[in-house]
Amino acid sequence: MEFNQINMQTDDCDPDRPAHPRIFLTDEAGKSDRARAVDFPVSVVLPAGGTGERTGLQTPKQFCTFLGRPLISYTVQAFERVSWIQSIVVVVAKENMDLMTDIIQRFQHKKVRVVPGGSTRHRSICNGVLALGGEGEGETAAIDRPKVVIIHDAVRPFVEEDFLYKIAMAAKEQGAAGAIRPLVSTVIATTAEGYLDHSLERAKYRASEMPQGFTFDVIYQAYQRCTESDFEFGTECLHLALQYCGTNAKLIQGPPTLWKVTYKRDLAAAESIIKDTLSRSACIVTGGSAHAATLADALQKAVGALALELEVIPDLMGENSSYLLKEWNFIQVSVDSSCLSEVETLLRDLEAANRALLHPLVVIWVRLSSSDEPSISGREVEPSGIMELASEAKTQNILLYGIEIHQAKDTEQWERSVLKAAEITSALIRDRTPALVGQLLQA
Ligand SMILES: Nc1ccn([C@@H]2O[C@H](COP(=O)(O)OP(=O)(O)OP(=O)(O)O)[C@@H](O)[C@H]2O)c(=O)n1
Ligand SMILES: O=C(CO)[C@H](O)[C@H](O)COP(=O)(O)O
Repeated sequence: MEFNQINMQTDDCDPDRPAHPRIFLTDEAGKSDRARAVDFPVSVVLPAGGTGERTGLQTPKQFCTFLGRPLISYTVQAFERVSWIQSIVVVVAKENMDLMTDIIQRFQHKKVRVVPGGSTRHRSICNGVLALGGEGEGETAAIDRPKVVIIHDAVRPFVEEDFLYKIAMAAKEQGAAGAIRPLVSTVIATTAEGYLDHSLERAKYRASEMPQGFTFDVIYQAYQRCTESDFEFGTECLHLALQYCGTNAKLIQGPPTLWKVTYKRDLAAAESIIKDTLSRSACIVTGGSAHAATLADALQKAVGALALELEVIPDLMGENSSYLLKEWNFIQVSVDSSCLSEVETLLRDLEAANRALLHPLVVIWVRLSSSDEPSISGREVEPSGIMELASEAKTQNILLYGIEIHQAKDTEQWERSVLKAAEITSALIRDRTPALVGQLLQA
């Protein structure tokens, strides 16, 4: 089921592509202070019933895994964290119902219901809309019908709350709303013989993307009235709203990260975005020692040039415990070789906070050793110590690495060591190399 590891780079050079779409942890649900809340009921249909033929892979793309987690779970989470979204219907092929139920349990998704899909995208979406309408579930279910339904392809994982807000508000006002993007290529019509018939004036046209929003009544009626041919060959929900309900959709330009994972290279791009997002920040824990704090400051300065945000804290007590809920990686700085116990405490705190449920978390133990005194007070760290701790942490989805910096009297040599440690830190957080887990690397 794991999507083969890929080394391809994303080839999207679009200048308005945000460098880092946000992937939130469940604990951050509803806490985004820039987000506004809608004051009417909104539910979501995520069609995920396709086979992903164009990827050329056996596994449907929505179930391909990134850092141990299926793509569909990232998309679900992008909606689940939005406090004003009341429920999510995921539509999957009958044979994948159990798999989807397992994913929901494993990643503790809370607002999600699974319903069986159909043979085409429209049929799957229609099943999702009917489920939201409480079809076959009696009158009480009908009362719970949402005002607005957002439809979003399960294979567009990077949708953000502020854009969902715009779509939901416009859908409530206009009856229908959808995301658009400028066309990348010119669209041409061909003759039956394969010659150019005519070309469209590119500036007049837009690519229709997702999410799209509809009042429940509009999308429900559209699916009640549309034809078998629409169900079989149609690709556009906004078109159904126009044709069968006379509703002209409001079109809103969305960010380029709304793109749909369609080909194998899109899976590589998605993985790269996910990794970038999870590699932006780390928290250095010093254990309160002044010596460790000095080393932490030096590391912070050196890392500054490496596009990694670092914050130094003495421990994770009191207010600092909020770092356990953020998307931070952790660096434990120790100046005493006996301090593997500090890492053990950190790991226990992270496990107790269920911090690595959705993403593997990187913890780096940076240990200062004196070159004059190879074993401080005779208590040298056994390599097997960190290795054992790392294998235990791995079972909790935490990747533990070690870096040893040698204390040097010569300033230049010391600065070189700190810079090296900073570079290793940044690379470990970015690449999460499995083969280096439990190793004590030398800086
Ligand atoms: N019978 C179908 C077909 C598609 N979809 C969903 O619609 C979304 C967008 O469709 P597309 O990218 O075409 O997905 P696939 O049909 O899986 O891809 P392909 O056309 O390459 O087979 C996907 O989340 C897909 O799972 C669906 O729910 N039910
Ligand atoms: O962007 C869309 C407009 O509604 C749909 O996602 C798209 O049309 C469906 O994708 P595909 O044609 O690849 O099945």
